[in-house]
Amino acid sequence: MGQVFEAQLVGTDLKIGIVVGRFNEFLTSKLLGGAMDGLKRHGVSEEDIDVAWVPGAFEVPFIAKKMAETKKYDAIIGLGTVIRGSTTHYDYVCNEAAKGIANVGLTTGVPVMFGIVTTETIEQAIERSGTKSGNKGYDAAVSAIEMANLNRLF
Ligand SMILES: Nc1c(NC[C@H](O)[C@H](O)[C@H](O)CO)[nH]c(=O)[nH]c1=O
Ligand SMILES: CC(=O)[C@@H](O)COP(=O)(O)O
Repeated sequence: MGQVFEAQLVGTDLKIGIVVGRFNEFLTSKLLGGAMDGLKRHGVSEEDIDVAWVPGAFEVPFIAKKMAETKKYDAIIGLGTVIRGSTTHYDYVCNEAAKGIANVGLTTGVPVMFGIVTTETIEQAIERSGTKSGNKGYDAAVSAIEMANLNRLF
């Protein structure tokens, strides 16, 4: 077997950017709280975490790209909550957020986490924002630390 690349979940010398959508703020603020908790519990200093609020999930990739281009961040976390309504709007917002976030990571070389909760119902969103199904912001924070450290190995 050749080399095995695996990163530690240690965030002591990492600088992290977070982009969070204000749409459904009562839930995205919980995702942000979960992300901050996940970063700090793994050693990231509060002063090494920058947060940018954008109108909604659709705008997350735009500011994530701006942040990535500064080359100041080891990883970026995109947070948002998209809940299906009665029109096709949901699909456009989700698709662009997912595609955009993936694209920012691939084009800038800075890992960008997909911490966007996409649900059919408000109950499903609440469950993933710090209640019975955990907190997707926390999960994205742990993934950001892993990817930031893994990225340094290449
Ligand atoms: N419906 C949701 C949106 N919609 C707003 C868009 O994200 C965007 O801000 C607007 O279309 C202006 O470009 N955003 C969410 O984050 N969650 C939603 O459920
Ligand atoms: C996900 C959304 O964009 C949603 O809030 C919009 O709802 P609707 O499709 O009822 O306009």
